[in-house]
Order: sequence, then structure tokens, then C-alpha cells
Amino acid sequence: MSRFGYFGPEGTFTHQALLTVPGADLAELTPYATVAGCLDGIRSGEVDAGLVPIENSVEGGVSATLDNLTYGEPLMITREVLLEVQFTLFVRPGTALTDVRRVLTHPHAAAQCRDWLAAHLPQADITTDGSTAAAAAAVADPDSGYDAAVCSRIAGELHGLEALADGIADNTAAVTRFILVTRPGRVGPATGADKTSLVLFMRADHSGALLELLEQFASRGVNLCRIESRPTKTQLGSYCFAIDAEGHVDDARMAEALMGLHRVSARVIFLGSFPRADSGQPDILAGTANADYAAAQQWLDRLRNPSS
Ligand SMILES: O=C(O)C(=O)Cc1ccccc1
Repeated sequence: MSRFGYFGPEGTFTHQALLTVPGADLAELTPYATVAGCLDGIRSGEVDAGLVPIENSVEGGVSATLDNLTYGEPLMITREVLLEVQFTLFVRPGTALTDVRRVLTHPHAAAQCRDWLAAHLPQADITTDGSTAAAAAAVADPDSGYDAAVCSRIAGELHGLEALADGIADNTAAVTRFILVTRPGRVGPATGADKTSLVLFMRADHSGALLELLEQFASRGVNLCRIESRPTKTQLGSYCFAIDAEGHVDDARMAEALMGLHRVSARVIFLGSFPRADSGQPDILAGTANADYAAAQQWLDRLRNPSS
């Protein structure tokens, strides 16, 4: 039986996303109170894989996840999961909206409900900590000092809370992307609709340095689906680039781009190639298919050795 960890406790959006992963229903599920705890649980072998949030269509990247994958001991992404998140304001039964003074939730939930909270609870103090489900658990305890939680319906109901307002996100179409992470190992097979995640460090800061990295993808017809700069934590103004590119390390154009990046970067962190959750097929430009690279290699081999 597999052992899956997740950013918990029970009832988080991450937990709900994990339940959509094939095999999760038969696996032993272990909640971790923090993203770092979950990733360390994978590293130590406490669990075989773990699901953590990585980005949201409204709020952007989850720095705790990105930075841990970049600066922590190596891990590999094997799958991504998309979940449309809906937020509800939950209180202890009997609490009215006018009684709500202190709200607790996850930072991304607070950010996604910022306008609603400002309009409907202008007097309330919003605290962000832990997860949305941990916030619901805290609110269920009358001694916690919190009157309301912004969380999922599942989390609120799990803790016997009462919903005061549903669908309170400022953008109701928000989607969160989660990643399933394992210890590094053999990359899964290419499916034809894959993504490769990388973190790139520039060799030196000079004009065109970022262009030099991006050119490695562009010249091989590799489309990017995400690029995010994160501080390298060495000095102000120094950044690395977290990139998701369309394709698999077994695709010739991706392999060539990776070799190019290896030549021109200070460091390339390969975080894995995995199937795209949206199954989006890449647009393969003329001359960049596996067969085109194989034909070019054969041609070169014959130039070098006509009898080959
Ligand atoms: O706190 C949770 O429930 C999580 O899983 C993290 C999160 C928070 C807000 C939106 C999506 C994921």
C-alpha cells in the first residue's frame, strides 16, 4: 500500500485535491501541518509521495513550496492536480456576522477573499496562519479567540461550524495547482501532453542573461507555461527562475534545450517531467519533432563518417 502525505489537516483543499489522485483511496494518508513538514516526510521516507499546493490562478506561486524544492534536498514532481477552490465563511453556531471580530485562514484564502472581507467585515482582524482546515478546527474551539474561518464547506462541516456566507472569493473561477512529489528516481514515460519543471540560476548578471536562458527553449520550439522569479537569498536583486515548459525530458527538443541550459547556466535544477493535468497538447513546430532531431543526428553522423 502506498503512503501519501499532504498539506493538512483533514479537510484542506490539498486533501480534497489528493482524493482525486488515482490510488489515493487505497493509500494510507498522512496530514502534515506545513508544506515543509510534508516535503521532509517524503525525504525521510515517512511517506512515499506527498501533495502540496504550488500556485493559484489569482494569487500566484506558493513560495513555501517553490523555495523548499529549490533549496531543500532534491525531490521530484510526478503529477499535477488542478482544483477549483470555493471559499465559505464559517462560524460557531449562533454567531452573527456582526459578532465576527477575528477571522483565521490560510494566506492564499485571505488574499482571494480580500475584497469580500473588506466589504462585509471591515471591522474584523484577519489572521493568516496554517491551513484553511486548521482555521476551521481553531474556530470550533470557543477559547481560540477566533470567531470565523474562511475555508471549504467540507472543513467547516467537519468541525460542526455554521456557514454564514458561501462563494466569498473575489474571483469565483480561481484554480489552484497542486503537485505530487516523490524522492528523485526514474522519470515516468512521456505521454505527449507533459510538462517539465525547472529552476534556473544565471551564471552572471549581464544584459541579455535571461534572454540567453529563454533562447534555449525558443530555438528548440519549447513553449513555456510558467516563469516566476524568486530571490536567490544571497543579496538583494539576485534571482533564480522557476520555469514550467511544455514537453518531457524524453522529447528530443526538451533534451536539447536542457543540454543548452546546462551549458549556459550556473545551475539547472530538474524538478521532473509529468503529465499535464489539462492534457493540453503541445504545438510542435516544424523541424522540432523527435523524428526531425533523429534525422539531423543521422545526417551529422554521416558527415563525420560517410560509411556509417
Ligand atoms: O489551506 C488549505 O486548505 C490548502 O490546501 C492551501 C490552499 C489555500 C487556499 C487555496 C488553495 C489551497
